[in-house]
Amino acid sequence: MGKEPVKILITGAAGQIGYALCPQVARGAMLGPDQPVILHLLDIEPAKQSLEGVKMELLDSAFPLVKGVLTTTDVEEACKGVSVAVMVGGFPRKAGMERKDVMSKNVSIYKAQASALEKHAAKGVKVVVVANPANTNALILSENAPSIPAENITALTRLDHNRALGTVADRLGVPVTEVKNVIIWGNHSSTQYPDVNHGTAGGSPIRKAVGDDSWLNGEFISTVQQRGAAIIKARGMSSAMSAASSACDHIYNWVNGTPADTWVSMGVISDGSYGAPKDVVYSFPVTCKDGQWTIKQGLSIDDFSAQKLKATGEELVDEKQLALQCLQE
Ligand SMILES: NC(=O)C1=CN([C@@H]2O[C@H](COP(=O)(O)OP(=O)(O)OC[C@H]3O[C@@H](n4cnc5c(N)ncnc54)[C@H](O)[C@@H]3O)[C@@H](O)[C@H]2O)C=CC1
Ligand SMILES: O=C([O-])CC(=O)C(=O)O
Repeated sequence: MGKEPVKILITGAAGQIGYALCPQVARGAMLGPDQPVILHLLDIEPAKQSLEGVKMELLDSAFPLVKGVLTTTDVEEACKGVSVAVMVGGFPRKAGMERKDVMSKNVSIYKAQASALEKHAAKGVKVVVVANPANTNALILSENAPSIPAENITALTRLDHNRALGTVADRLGVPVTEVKNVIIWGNHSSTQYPDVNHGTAGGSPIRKAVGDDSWLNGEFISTVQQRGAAIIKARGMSSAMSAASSACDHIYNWVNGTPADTWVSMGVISDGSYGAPKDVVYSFPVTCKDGQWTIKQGLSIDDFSAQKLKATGEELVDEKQLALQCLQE
């Protein structure tokens, strides 16, 4: 007998990322090629017509895995029975804006949507927040949905992880599948630390394969940190295709596990591992098994890395304060 369909919430579904994400989810990239899905697509009133257009296209694509499409502007209806929630809804950063500039607009949305999720989602719902500031939105969502375990509310840093893999593969001229175990530490922002010290390319340490520490400690890091801004500059819009694809990777590995000897990066509630501040959503290397993530422990951290881990942690603590202030105003 076939599997029961799983309900997936996509907020901001009429936006750029939503438009790129729907067909990927519908093709099985998020939950696997044999898992039927029912899509719950939420957007706001001004985007209603566009959301209907997305639904029409989903129907017209005749995706075999899609067993239903609900479109709504009612957050309570959207959250009913969902086992996966991909929170993309919000306002994107425009050219010249830092993530902090979008904070006040977006954190209040996450506070408001938390209670709907808590009330109506399926038990064990897995949540990934994509909308910026992703880590802090996830934290605010978690703090306002206390009955959802904090472990179930995560932020997307897989895009940064994939960017790091892609940048190393491009530099070496090898397929991206040859590169693994990079790490994104901290915030999905320009303070994030893309770390190659434990990664391999074609089975050799990345540092040895690349043979250029000054590139790895300089241009490589800033390229990954600034990639979002570079894409906004090039496209005039944020990185919709790669964000959608990475959101699928994030949920796929969380649900189906990570391959042997491989970790991925996820923004998760911090327990203070590696000296990160506690009680912020911080990106760590994680392995996943049986639908649970675990922070990879025991990796050595040199002084250069320790400073970077600290700086991005401090930014998250500041963002948390700022978010709480915004919510009080
Ligand atoms: N974590 C990551 O790796 C990345 C995050 N982003 C962020 O993702 C978010 C979405 O980006 P785009 O799709 O390019 O933006 P977009 O503006 O094209 O789409 C956002 C959608 O959210 C909707 N929306 C606004 N308020 C809402 C609410 N209260 N409930 C439901 N929907 C709501 C808007 O109507 C719009 O359709 C932005 O915050 C962007 O900065 C973008 C790229 C990567
Ligand atoms: O930079 C932005 O605002 C969009 C984003 O999060 C990314 O592409 O990483």
